[in-house]
Amino acid sequence: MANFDHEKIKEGVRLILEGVGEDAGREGLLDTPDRVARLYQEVFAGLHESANEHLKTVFGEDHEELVLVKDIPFFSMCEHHLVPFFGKAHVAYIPKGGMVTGLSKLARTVETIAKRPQLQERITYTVANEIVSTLEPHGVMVVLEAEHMCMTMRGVKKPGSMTVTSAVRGTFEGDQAARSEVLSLIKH
Ligand SMILES: Nc1nc2c(ncn2[C@@H]2O[C@H](COP(=O)(O)OP(=O)(O)OP(=O)(O)O)[C@@H](O)[C@H]2O)c(=O)[nH]1
Ligand SMILES: [Zn+2]
Repeated sequence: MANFDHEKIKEGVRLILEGVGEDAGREGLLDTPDRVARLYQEVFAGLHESANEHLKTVFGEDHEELVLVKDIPFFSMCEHHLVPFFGKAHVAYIPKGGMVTGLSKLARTVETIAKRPQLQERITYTVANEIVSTLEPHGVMVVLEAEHMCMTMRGVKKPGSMTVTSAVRGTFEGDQAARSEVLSLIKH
Protein backbone atom coordinates (compact mmCIF):
# COMPACT_ATOMS: atom_id res chain seq x y z
CA MET A 1 0.00 0.00 0.00
CA ALA A 2 1.44 3.37 -1.04
CA ASN A 3 1.91 5.95 1.69
CA PHE A 4 -0.41 8.89 2.10
CA ASP A 5 0.75 11.63 -0.34
CA HIS A 6 -0.39 14.98 1.03
CA GLU A 7 1.07 17.03 -1.85
CA LYS A 8 -0.57 14.87 -4.48
CA ILE A 9 -4.00 15.39 -2.91
CA LYS A 10 -3.44 19.14 -2.66
CA GLU A 11 -2.60 19.22 -6.36
CA GLY A 12 -5.70 17.14 -7.16
CA VAL A 13 -7.97 19.45 -5.17
CA ARG A 14 -6.50 22.49 -6.94
CA LEU A 15 -7.26 20.81 -10.29
CA ILE A 16 -10.84 20.05 -9.21
CA LEU A 17 -11.39 23.67 -8.17
CA GLU A 18 -10.06 24.82 -11.54
CA GLY A 19 -12.10 22.15 -13.29
CA VAL A 20 -15.37 23.38 -11.80
CA GLY A 21 -14.53 26.93 -12.90
CA GLU A 22 -13.34 28.34 -9.60
CA ASP A 23 -10.38 30.64 -9.06
CA ALA A 24 -8.19 28.37 -6.94
CA GLY A 25 -6.05 31.39 -6.10
CA ARG A 26 -8.78 33.46 -4.42
CA GLU A 27 -8.32 34.08 -0.73
CA GLY A 28 -11.08 31.80 0.61
CA LEU A 29 -9.75 28.84 -1.36
CA LEU A 30 -6.03 29.28 -0.75
CA ASP A 31 -5.88 26.81 2.16
CA THR A 32 -8.60 24.51 0.84
CA PRO A 33 -6.29 21.97 -0.86
CA ASP A 34 -4.35 21.60 2.39
CA ARG A 35 -7.55 21.29 4.46
CA VAL A 36 -8.99 18.69 2.10
CA ALA A 37 -5.74 16.71 2.16
CA ARG A 38 -5.92 16.63 5.97
CA LEU A 39 -9.60 15.68 5.77
CA TYR A 40 -8.79 12.78 3.43
CA GLN A 41 -5.95 11.68 5.65
CA GLU A 42 -8.49 11.39 8.46
CA VAL A 43 -11.38 9.76 6.59
CA PHE A 44 -9.13 7.31 4.72
CA ALA A 45 -6.91 6.46 7.68
CA GLY A 46 -8.16 2.87 7.55
CA LEU A 47 -6.17 2.28 4.35
CA HIS A 48 -3.04 2.29 6.48
CA GLU A 49 -4.34 0.27 9.41
CA SER A 50 -4.74 -3.45 9.84
CA ALA A 51 -8.37 -4.34 10.45
CA ASN A 52 -7.78 -7.36 12.65
CA GLU A 53 -5.12 -5.73 14.87
CA HIS A 54 -7.77 -4.49 17.31
CA LEU A 55 -9.41 -7.89 17.67
CA LYS A 56 -6.20 -9.48 18.89
CA THR A 57 -6.85 -7.96 22.32
CA VAL A 58 -8.55 -10.92 23.98
CA PHE A 59 -9.39 -11.93 27.52
CA GLY A 60 -10.01 -15.38 28.94
CA GLU A 61 -13.69 -15.46 29.90
CA ASP A 62 -16.04 -18.41 30.00
CA HIS A 63 -18.90 -16.84 28.05
CA GLU A 64 -20.00 -18.80 25.01
CA GLU A 65 -23.23 -16.94 24.39
CA LEU A 66 -24.28 -13.84 22.54
CA VAL A 67 -22.29 -10.61 22.65
CA LEU A 68 -23.89 -7.74 20.74
CA VAL A 69 -22.52 -4.21 20.39
CA LYS A 70 -25.23 -2.24 18.65
CA ASP A 71 -25.72 1.29 17.34
CA ILE A 72 -22.03 1.83 16.55
CA PRO A 73 -22.01 5.04 14.51
CA PHE A 74 -19.82 4.94 11.43
CA PHE A 75 -18.88 7.25 8.56
CA SER A 76 -17.50 6.00 5.28
CA MET A 77 -16.89 7.24 1.74
CA CYS A 78 -18.68 5.70 -1.22
CA GLU A 79 -15.99 4.51 -3.61
CA HIS A 80 -18.08 5.41 -6.66
CA HIS A 81 -18.65 9.10 -5.89
CA LEU A 82 -16.32 9.86 -2.96
CA VAL A 83 -19.19 11.27 -0.93
CA PRO A 84 -20.10 10.04 2.55
CA PHE A 85 -22.40 7.29 3.58
CA PHE A 86 -23.05 6.92 7.27
CA GLY A 87 -25.22 5.16 9.78
CA LYS A 88 -25.03 2.48 12.43
CA ALA A 89 -23.31 -0.86 12.65
CA HIS A 90 -24.45 -3.72 14.87
CA VAL A 91 -21.91 -6.44 15.58
CA ALA A 92 -22.85 -9.73 17.25
CA TYR A 93 -20.74 -12.78 17.91
CA ILE A 94 -20.75 -15.92 20.03
CA PRO A 95 -17.27 -16.45 21.51
CA LYS A 96 -15.64 -19.86 21.55
CA GLY A 97 -12.84 -21.41 23.59
CA GLY A 98 -13.14 -19.05 26.56
CA MET A 99 -11.78 -16.04 24.65
CA VAL A 100 -13.61 -12.75 24.25
CA THR A 101 -12.33 -9.54 22.69
CA GLY A 102 -12.67 -6.05 24.15
CA LEU A 103 -16.05 -4.50 23.30
CA SER A 104 -14.41 -1.32 22.02
CA LYS A 105 -12.32 -3.44 19.66
CA LEU A 106 -15.44 -4.44 17.75
CA ALA A 107 -16.23 -0.75 17.24
CA ARG A 108 -12.60 -0.01 16.31
CA THR A 109 -12.71 -2.77 13.70
CA VAL A 110 -15.79 -1.19 12.11
CA GLU A 111 -14.06 2.20 12.13
CA THR A 112 -10.85 1.00 10.49
CA ILE A 113 -12.73 -0.80 7.73
CA ALA A 114 -15.17 2.09 7.18
CA LYS A 115 -12.31 4.60 6.78
CA ARG A 116 -11.49 3.48 3.26
CA PRO A 117 -13.13 4.07 -0.11
CA GLN A 118 -15.93 1.58 0.39
CA LEU A 119 -19.17 -0.14 -0.48
CA GLN A 120 -21.58 -0.85 2.35
CA GLU A 121 -21.64 -4.55 1.48
CA ARG A 122 -17.85 -4.77 1.66
CA ILE A 123 -17.67 -3.14 5.10
CA THR A 124 -20.32 -5.58 6.31
CA TYR A 125 -18.67 -8.78 5.14
CA THR A 126 -15.12 -7.62 5.92
CA VAL A 127 -16.04 -6.97 9.56
CA ALA A 128 -17.66 -10.42 9.74
CA ASN A 129 -14.71 -12.15 8.07
CA GLU A 130 -12.10 -10.44 10.27
CA ILE A 131 -13.95 -11.55 13.41
CA VAL A 132 -14.22 -15.11 12.08
CA SER A 133 -10.55 -15.38 11.16
CA THR A 134 -9.17 -13.67 14.27
CA LEU A 135 -11.44 -14.91 17.07
CA GLU A 136 -12.69 -18.17 15.50
CA PRO A 137 -16.03 -17.80 17.32
CA HIS A 138 -19.14 -20.03 17.11
CA GLY A 139 -20.85 -17.40 14.97
CA VAL A 140 -20.88 -13.80 13.80
CA MET A 141 -23.63 -11.51 12.60
CA VAL A 142 -23.02 -7.99 11.32
CA VAL A 143 -25.81 -5.60 10.30
CA LEU A 144 -25.24 -2.12 8.86
CA GLU A 145 -27.87 0.52 8.17
CA ALA A 146 -26.80 3.63 6.31
CA GLU A 147 -27.83 6.65 4.33
CA HIS A 148 -25.82 7.29 1.16
CA MET A 149 -25.22 10.92 0.22
CA CYS A 150 -24.81 9.84 -3.41
CA MET A 151 -28.49 8.85 -3.28
CA THR A 152 -29.70 11.89 -1.37
CA MET A 153 -27.85 15.03 -2.49
CA ARG A 154 -27.49 14.00 -6.15
CA GLY A 155 -28.57 11.41 -8.70
CA VAL A 156 -31.79 9.67 -7.72
CA LYS A 157 -32.26 12.16 -4.79
CA LYS A 158 -34.04 10.01 -2.24
CA PRO A 159 -33.29 11.57 1.16
CA GLY A 160 -34.17 9.33 4.09
CA SER A 161 -33.78 6.08 2.16
CA MET A 162 -31.82 3.58 4.24
CA THR A 163 -29.77 0.64 3.01
CA VAL A 164 -29.52 -2.37 5.28
CA THR A 165 -26.89 -5.07 4.76
CA SER A 166 -26.04 -8.14 6.80
CA ALA A 167 -23.41 -10.84 6.91
CA VAL A 168 -23.90 -14.03 8.92
CA ARG A 169 -21.28 -16.65 9.65
CA GLY A 170 -21.05 -19.87 11.61
CA THR A 171 -23.94 -21.03 13.79
CA PHE A 172 -26.08 -18.03 12.84
CA GLU A 173 -26.23 -19.33 9.28
CA GLY A 174 -28.42 -22.30 10.12
CA ASP A 175 -30.19 -20.83 13.14
CA GLN A 176 -33.14 -18.63 12.27
CA ALA A 177 -34.06 -18.21 15.95
CA ALA A 178 -30.59 -16.86 16.81
CA ARG A 179 -30.72 -14.43 13.90
CA SER A 180 -34.19 -13.25 14.98
CA GLU A 181 -32.95 -12.77 18.55
CA VAL A 182 -30.15 -10.50 17.33
CA LEU A 183 -32.49 -8.54 15.07
CA SER A 184 -34.99 -8.01 17.87
CA LEU A 185 -32.23 -6.92 20.28
CA ILE A 186 -31.00 -4.45 17.63
CA LYS A 187 -34.51 -3.01 17.31
CA HIS A 188 -35.07 -2.49 21.04
N1 LIG B 1 -24.09 -1.88 -4.03
C1 LIG B 1 -23.72 -0.64 -3.65
N2 LIG B 1 -23.93 0.35 -4.51
C2 LIG B 1 -23.56 1.58 -4.11
C3 LIG B 1 -23.00 1.87 -2.88
N3 LIG B 1 -22.77 3.21 -2.82
C4 LIG B 1 -23.19 3.71 -3.99
N4 LIG B 1 -23.67 2.74 -4.78
C5 LIG B 1 -24.27 2.76 -6.13
O1 LIG B 1 -23.29 2.70 -7.12
C6 LIG B 1 -23.96 2.88 -8.35
C7 LIG B 1 -23.05 3.52 -9.37
O2 LIG B 1 -23.80 3.53 -10.54
P1 LIG B 1 -23.34 4.22 -11.92
O3 LIG B 1 -24.49 4.10 -12.89
O4 LIG B 1 -21.98 3.69 -12.28
O5 LIG B 1 -23.11 5.74 -11.45
P2 LIG B 1 -24.12 6.98 -11.54
O6 LIG B 1 -24.44 7.29 -12.96
O7 LIG B 1 -23.52 8.10 -10.73
O8 LIG B 1 -25.44 6.37 -10.84
P3 LIG B 1 -26.67 7.09 -10.12
O9 LIG B 1 -26.34 7.20 -8.67
O10 LIG B 1 -27.84 6.15 -10.36
O11 LIG B 1 -26.85 8.44 -10.76
C8 LIG B 1 -25.22 3.69 -8.00
O12 LIG B 1 -26.33 2.86 -8.23
C9 LIG B 1 -25.06 3.96 -6.50
O13 LIG B 1 -26.30 4.02 -5.81
C10 LIG B 1 -22.80 0.78 -1.99
O14 LIG B 1 -22.29 0.93 -0.86
N5 LIG B 1 -23.18 -0.45 -2.43
ZN1 LIG C 1 -21.96 6.77 -4.30
